[in-house]
Amino acid sequence: MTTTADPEHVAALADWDTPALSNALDALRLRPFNGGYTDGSIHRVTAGPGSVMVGRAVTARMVAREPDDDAVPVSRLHRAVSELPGPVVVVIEDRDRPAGAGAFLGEVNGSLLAALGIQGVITNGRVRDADTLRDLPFAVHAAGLCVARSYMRLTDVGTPVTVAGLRVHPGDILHGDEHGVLRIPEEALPAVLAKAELIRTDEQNVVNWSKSPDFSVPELLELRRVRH
Ligand SMILES: O=C([O-])CC(=O)C(=O)O
Ligand SMILES: [Mg+2]
Repeated sequence: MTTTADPEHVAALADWDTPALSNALDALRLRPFNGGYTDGSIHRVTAGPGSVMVGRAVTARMVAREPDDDAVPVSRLHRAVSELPGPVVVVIEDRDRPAGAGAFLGEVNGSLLAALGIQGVITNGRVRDADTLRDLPFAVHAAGLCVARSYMRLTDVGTPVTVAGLRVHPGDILHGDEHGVLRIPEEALPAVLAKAELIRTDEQNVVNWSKSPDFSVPELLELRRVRH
């Protein structure tokens, strides 16, 4: 697990939304434009206390659809969370196809993870006990809600996982908001913060011009490409 980024730079990501940071990563050419973020198959179910979630990934995999004796104790997840310094986002890959037969996250597991101080849970599976989750102090991104626990158990903790098209390794920096979840490559910090600032200035110049008396259609049509 590489964790070279300065914790203050990681914390500063919370000042930005995911589209701004995605634009900044594109501008830095640190990843392909079409990867490194969750696809539309999951959404933010509860926001937690802030509008933005930032933390390093603790990963686990689960199944629920059929019974088997492949469970690992949930204490392994709790240990991994408690051993990672700084804010943590728990990422749970539901390996069932289709996923979502049973929930890992509900009132009980959520309360225990809240006690460990996590910032969020991301899963391609489903969650339950919605009323309680809304009151917990972390964000939840999931495919939606479900009724049952089914045969739910964790099968691995600490492996690379894929959730909603996003590949996540333990320790990866994750940033999420109402748009989805974005992985911030370690080497993007602190440059991504400065780049986001520059892009915001450029974008605001265009937006302000569009609303100003200086705006003109001929000038707009002259622009070969709106830079943003
Ligand atoms: O039964 C489970 O493990 C999931 C759940 O509803 C809870 O954590 O409360
Ligand atoms: Mg429950």
